[in-house]
Amino acid sequence: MSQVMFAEDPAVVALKPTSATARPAISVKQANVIYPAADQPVHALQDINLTIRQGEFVSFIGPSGCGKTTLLRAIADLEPITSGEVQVNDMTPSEARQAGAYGYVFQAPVLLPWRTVLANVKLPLQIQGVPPERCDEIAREQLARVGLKGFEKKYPWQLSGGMQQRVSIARALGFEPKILMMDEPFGALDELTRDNLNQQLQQLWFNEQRTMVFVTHSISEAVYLSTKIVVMSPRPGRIIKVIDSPLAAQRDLSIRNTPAFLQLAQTVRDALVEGHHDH
Ligand SMILES: Nc1ncnc2c1ncn2[C@@H]1O[C@H](COP(=O)(O)OP(=O)(O)OP(=O)(O)O)[C@@H](O)[C@H]1O
Repeated sequence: MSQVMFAEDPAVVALKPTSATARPAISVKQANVIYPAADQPVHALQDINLTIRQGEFVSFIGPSGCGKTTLLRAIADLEPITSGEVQVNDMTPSEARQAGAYGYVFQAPVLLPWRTVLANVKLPLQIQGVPPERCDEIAREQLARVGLKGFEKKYPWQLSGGMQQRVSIARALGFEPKILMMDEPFGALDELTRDNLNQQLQQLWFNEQRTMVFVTHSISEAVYLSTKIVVMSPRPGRIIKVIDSPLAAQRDLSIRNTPAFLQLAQTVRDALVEGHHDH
């Protein structure tokens, strides 16, 4: 684990002291995932050891096919691990899922086109048997939280891609999950929309300090959002480096022009290159 220090840079302010000492939310020990296949099994994850503390914003970054989604899915009980151990709030992933620990945002918004925005956000609450009036109230609150007040009666296809992804974030937040898992949620969006959503997500995290686990291909996005960056190697996915960010917890997009940001981005880039060479 490495910590990059940038003395006398205004972008660098100590993170809240809780972040280094908080309880582990997620602990992965010696985890392997091997997908069975007719010809040759695919070794997707190899000997993954990782601790994510409560309130951290952690990004997984690595080349395509290195197992980022597999690791996210293994933590969220969407993929069984072949060996090793995953614990979430001292529970198995399955117990944690049943306890409503996770919200999950997929690469594509996966909204039902025949349901309004409000009805889409309400759906998982309805499935869980939350009383109708409460479903309505929660869904409206969550839409307001992602800046979509006034769009409740629209249908997904009447919204832009960025707005649809905000709806899926609102839906994931409905149960107030302790951990928000996001699999490259902004990958398909244009750069300015992505910037805008990154800024909103950063504010959401700063205001609530919820544990976030985020998958991305973008160095800039990872550095802007994260308190911890996990750099992965090409397949079989291993962790090359875990980098604790020295950047201030509250960030504006302008931080991307600071020496501290650029230096951290370079550290991530170097680790990615190292992962390729090791291969
Ligand atoms: N269900 C599956 N069966 C067999 N192989 C799979 C399965 N799911 C993923 N894989 C393989 O496991 C490896 C890791 O996939 P994964 O989707 O986790 O990578 P990733 O880093 O998220 O990729 P990307 O950045 O392209 O989304 C890839 O080689 C992929 O082809």
